[in-house]
Amino acid sequence: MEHLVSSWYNDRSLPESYILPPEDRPGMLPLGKNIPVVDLGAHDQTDILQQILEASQEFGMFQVINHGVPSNLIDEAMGVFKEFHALSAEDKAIETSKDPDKSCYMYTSSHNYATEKYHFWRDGLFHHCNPLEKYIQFWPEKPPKYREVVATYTAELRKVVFRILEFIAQGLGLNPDHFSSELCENQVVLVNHYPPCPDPSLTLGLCKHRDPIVINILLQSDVYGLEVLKDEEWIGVEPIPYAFVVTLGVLMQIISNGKLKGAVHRVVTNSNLARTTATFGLHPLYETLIEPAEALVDASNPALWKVGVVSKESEEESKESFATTPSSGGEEGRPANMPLVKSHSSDFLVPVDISGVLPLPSPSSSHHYQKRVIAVTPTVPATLGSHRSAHPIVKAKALSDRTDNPEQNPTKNGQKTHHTRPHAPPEFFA
Ligand SMILES: O=C(O)CCC(=O)C(=O)O
Ligand SMILES: [Fe+2]
Repeated sequence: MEHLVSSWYNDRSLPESYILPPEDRPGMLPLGKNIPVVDLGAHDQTDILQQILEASQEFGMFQVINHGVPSNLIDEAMGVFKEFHALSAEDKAIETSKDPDKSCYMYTSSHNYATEKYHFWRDGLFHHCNPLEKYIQFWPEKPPKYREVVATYTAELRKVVFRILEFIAQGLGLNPDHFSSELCENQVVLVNHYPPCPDPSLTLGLCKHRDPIVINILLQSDVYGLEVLKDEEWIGVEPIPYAFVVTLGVLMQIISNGKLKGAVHRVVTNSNLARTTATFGLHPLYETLIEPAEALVDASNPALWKVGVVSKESEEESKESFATTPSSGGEEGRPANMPLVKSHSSDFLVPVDISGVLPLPSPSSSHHYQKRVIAVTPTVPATLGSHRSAHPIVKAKALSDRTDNPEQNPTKNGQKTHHTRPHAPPEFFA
């Protein structure tokens, strides 16, 4: 594990490696702007649905209040998250190295600490949570209540997030249980910790990015830090006690065929307060192929993208390949800064234009947030947003071995699952 910020930041000026180029530093924000707050306890369900839909279209992000998660449970969860990050570096290392398959681990800045050009002012504790019986044995046992509290907390969050997903599905005109599928079965907790920072004007806690998942439920502490980009302007997300921030990820943008937005966001640091936050993120099982929902595609609304999601193995590999790509070169036609994403069982390389879809690369350093999506092929020119594009060459696996066999592709509630593209050309892969 690299050196966690929390183990050395005290009494030091900001190291050079954390100082961002002027254009990437946080600047002044417009006053008086905020993101929508949806009252999930309100009577009028149609109104709730409408508010969620509008916020998802405009911001890709909103806060929810009266969501039903008891406030004492939220306090307890935040308590154990903070206690964990207050442990010694040795204890943190021991508590996060119980699973040889690394379903629980810690890192600092991004996954590419060793090779990124700039670092970010955050430590992260990551672990899987679904199915609980499989993963809880690898969670930290310090603080002693961590497992019990986080198991209860994530069970409650699951109810909230699937309720929100039902609203979203209905709002899109899909079956209410559209997301109660392998699209959201991979469920992970990421506990971020941003220690007080010697100079918040020069660095960031997290770079500008979109989450590489379907949806994220964030518990932010009472310390300000999160900002979302709307119409080329950063808007601060004010902490509201016991509220959750719901962030739509890039995969929701794709599933909704561009109707909803994956929020572009970043985290700023604070000079005298530490900030601890926890995300509960939902994304597809490994190797699930996802694409715009069938019901949202027709002659006048063609599918905007085809997408593959990496396997666990290639996720591991991609950490390295992202790290080495800028200097290694090698593949023809690949610009020096083009990230390379590898798939473990592939025979050929396909360059794909993912502009408009993938989580944004960090302005100057890692491609950490791209690690789960290996291939996105716009079928019509991408229309979403003006941001830096990345053009990975994807070592791809042909889909020719996929079939429509119902045993291989079980249906759920009579619905087709999302991982079959039997007739897809080889560029569309997982
Ligand atoms: O800590 C926060 O406020 C946001 C964290 C975040 O964006 C992430 O973990 O992807
Ligand atoms: Fe994020």
